[in-house]
Amino acid sequence: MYSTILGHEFIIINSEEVAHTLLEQRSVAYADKPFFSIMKLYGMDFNTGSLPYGDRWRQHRKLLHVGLKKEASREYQPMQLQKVHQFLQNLIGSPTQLSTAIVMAIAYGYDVTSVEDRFVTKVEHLLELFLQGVTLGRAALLEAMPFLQYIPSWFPGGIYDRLARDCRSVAREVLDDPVQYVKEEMAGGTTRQSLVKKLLGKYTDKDDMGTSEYEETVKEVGATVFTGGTETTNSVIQVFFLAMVLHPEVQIKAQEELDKVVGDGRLPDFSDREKLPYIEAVYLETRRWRPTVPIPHPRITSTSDVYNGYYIPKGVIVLTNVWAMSHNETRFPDPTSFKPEHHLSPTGEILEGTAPHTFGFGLRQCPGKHLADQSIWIAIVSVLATLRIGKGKDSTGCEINVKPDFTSGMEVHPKPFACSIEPRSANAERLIRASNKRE
Ligand code: HEM
Repeated sequence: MYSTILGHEFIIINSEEVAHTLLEQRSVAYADKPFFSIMKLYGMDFNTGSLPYGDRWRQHRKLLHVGLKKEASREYQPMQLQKVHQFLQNLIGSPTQLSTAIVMAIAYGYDVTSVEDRFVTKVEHLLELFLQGVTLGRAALLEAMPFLQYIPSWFPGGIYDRLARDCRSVAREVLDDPVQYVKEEMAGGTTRQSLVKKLLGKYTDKDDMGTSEYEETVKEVGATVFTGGTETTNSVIQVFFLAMVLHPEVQIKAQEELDKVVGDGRLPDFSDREKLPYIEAVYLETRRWRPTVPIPHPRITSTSDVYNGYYIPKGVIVLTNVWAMSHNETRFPDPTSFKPEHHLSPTGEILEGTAPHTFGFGLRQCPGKHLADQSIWIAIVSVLATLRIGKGKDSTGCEINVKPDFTSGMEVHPKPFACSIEPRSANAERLIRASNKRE
């Protein structure tokens, strides 16, 4: 689909076939990102996802690959299992964010122990300032009138200056502080393994760059993992809870599969994955039903191209409509319904090729996909094994019906909904508590 909005040319890719041809087979021409000066102004241009295609982006991806490639991600499985067990324990008490705990452990070897954590609250503050200052309207205005950024804070309209200055200073702390923590731990000889430790230590590619440039890149990569890997994963887990409230029959079927395969003497782990096709289908359907990033960050063509007789000029903005692909009626009949059967053969095996493209395409596709896949799967299977998720109740004891509702924007979350979470059985509760004592 082609369109022009406010003088910019856009193409929107709604089909997987077109996305494969353009974004994967002709990947280099479609790997660039449009430059938004507001990102730099707010100090948020450190994020890999916003970098233009070029050397700096390549360096980021190379460093991310060290910690996030498939084999490296497998090494995190014991830690992910441990964090999920802590998460289960907390769900019986009060929920904390599993995804934050996992990415902080991976990026910095750091244990998040409370919702008041100093690094986590700093990132929350950064995102708050950024969202406060950067609306779509302001971004467009600034692209059209770049001089606005130079209006001082005391002058009417100088809000850009004030908010941007605060945001830049918090972004600096988000980049520096956790890396400083790793350095201090390394100096004390007590640090645990982490991506930043690996990169600051014996990783040899640092010889390609000057020391301070290299160290700045490591900081950017660490902060990208921290900021890019939490809300996305967290949102998918929230979608799973919502689907379980709405579909008790799916929950029962998944728990029957677990009882048959794993039994009630232990908690499931990664070695069970192959033997649990129905739960795999629940996981795939959770990602398909409500994609967390329905339209990823735009790309921009770096050369002109021709597709099926259509001319695509250089400099066109390219949007990938993952939502449309996940809701393609031919592939997924009745696409708005949550049905694990979308991914299963009539005899209950996982169908090839039904995994939704929620991690994007081509050179800019998500480097955290293996990690996220593991985090979400182990969270889903562990919750199903131990907890019963149901409708919440009001003060008179009546069940509260849930009408699914979602936030809008780049990353989509379910809006808060009432639900009840309780241990499936006394035995399940005992297993959760025992796992936490062991670990
Ligand atoms: C369910 C979880 C996640 C989802 C749905 C998700 C989705 C995406 C999507 C759609 C993109 C853009 C792809 C494109 O343009 O084609 C992306 C990029 C990215 N993701 Fe993820 N992501 C998730 C988790 C993570 C995690 C855990 C990390 C890091 C540990 C991560 C790091 C990144 C980075 C660095 C990029 C930018 C890549 C680039 O521009 O080269 N993501 N992600």
